[in-house]
Amino acid sequence: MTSPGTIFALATPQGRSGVAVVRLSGPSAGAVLQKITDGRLPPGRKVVLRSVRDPETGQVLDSALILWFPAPASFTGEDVAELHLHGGRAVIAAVMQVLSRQPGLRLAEPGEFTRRAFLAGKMDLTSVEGLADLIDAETEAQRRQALRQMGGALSALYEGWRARLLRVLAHAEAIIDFPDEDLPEETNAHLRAEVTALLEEIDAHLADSRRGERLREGIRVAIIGPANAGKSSLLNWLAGRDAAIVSATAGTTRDVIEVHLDLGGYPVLLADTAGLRETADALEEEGIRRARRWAREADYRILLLDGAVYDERQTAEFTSQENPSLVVVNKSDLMMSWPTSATVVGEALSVSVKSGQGMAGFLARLEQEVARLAAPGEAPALTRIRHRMALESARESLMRFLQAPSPDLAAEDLRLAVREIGRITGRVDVEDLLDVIFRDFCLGK
Ligand SMILES: Nc1nc2c(ncn2[C@@H]2O[C@H](COP(=O)(O)OP(=O)(O)OP(=O)(O)O)[C@@H](O)[C@H]2O)c(=O)[nH]1
Ligand SMILES: [K+]
Ligand SMILES: [Mg+2]
Repeated sequence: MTSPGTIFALATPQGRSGVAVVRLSGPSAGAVLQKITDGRLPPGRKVVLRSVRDPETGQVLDSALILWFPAPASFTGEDVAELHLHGGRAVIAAVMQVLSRQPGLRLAEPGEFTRRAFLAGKMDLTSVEGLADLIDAETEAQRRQALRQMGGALSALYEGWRARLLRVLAHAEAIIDFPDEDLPEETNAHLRAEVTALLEEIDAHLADSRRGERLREGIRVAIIGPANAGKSSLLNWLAGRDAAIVSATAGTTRDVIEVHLDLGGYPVLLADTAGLRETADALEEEGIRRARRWAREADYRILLLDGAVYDERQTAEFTSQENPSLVVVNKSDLMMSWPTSATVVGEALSVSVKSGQGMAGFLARLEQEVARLAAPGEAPALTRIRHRMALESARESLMRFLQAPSPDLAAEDLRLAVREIGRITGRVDVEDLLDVIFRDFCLGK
């Protein structure tokens, strides 16, 4: 829960910068703005230059650009003021000091401005989540997906489904309320057809192989393979830095080493893992267990084999056990000839991390695969587990509706489905969700 009142926060990062923006929102924003400037309220939505003062001493703290957004046409729907200050630490500190001394004014909690925008009906929950994702976006594809969601693409989809269900519900209730009216039999069939069509759409949306979630969270790519194949060397090459220790000793890597990459605009979480081999060393064994667990949950597995000690039987074993997405044979610089054996999965690539041979082709292939796993389709993608869970539960209610033994129970199942979908956009009681959703927001947003 958040309390009312007027809040303020630094909207730009802490520390030195060219410009720093301090934002105020709430009923006292105008009065405080007047008090710390020259007593006049600036015209709405026009930039003005003013001295910002300490009202107690009259001392000028900075010369700032001021923006005044009278309610309700503001981000939060409340009176909002923005001070664009010079971004020096002392300037920011002095202005924040003065603001914190103003009665009725308090520092905003993380996400509180956006929370107020939501409560004022300026944004629905999926747009709020899109905004959070946009601020967190680190790659092109993430930025595009977030902007689309913030703009209401998901909201429109879910609200559309909810509106259709509400119409079905109204008909279903009419059947209960007027049982003697002899409503045409086709009404019932029509309702069932509409629900069946909706179920198909929901299923298609759910069956997107976690595309949107992957794009938000990063596509998980594991490098697995026998000891000394060059897995750590490959990770370092992709990361462009020495993130993992490389050595000629087999069994060097024990822990899973994760690095974040931007591959062709897509976010990737790449993991280097312990070499898979029989070992008597308990620590190494634990490392191998972790490697297998990480790889099992990964979206994509690169099986890296050692071309210097290439062995058909071992290769066949690895490919059948580790379920690789791509087989790469490393150290082509040491290989007499490219193994033509059928045990190498048809599309295996031959590379040398050391000499660079084949690496450009490998990178292009990896970028292609990552894009295939997360590229947005025509329809807006489901981006959060929260949406998935609500839709799955709505889906169950709709399946029950189709089987319902009485009109009363059928209507109740529809009501449940409407409610679950309403929770995604925040149309119905979501008080319990808000703290979780706004928890990860930055301060000042
Ligand atoms: N000749 C040659 N040597 C390579 C190549 N790639 C890696 N190496 C060498 O192979 C050895 C093992 O490399 P690592 O990257 O540590 O191999 P790893 O698979 O991570 O090894 P573990 O963590 O012990 O399983 C090192 O001496 C590397 O310099 C390559 O393409 N050609
Ligand atoms: K090694
Ligand atoms: Mg290693």
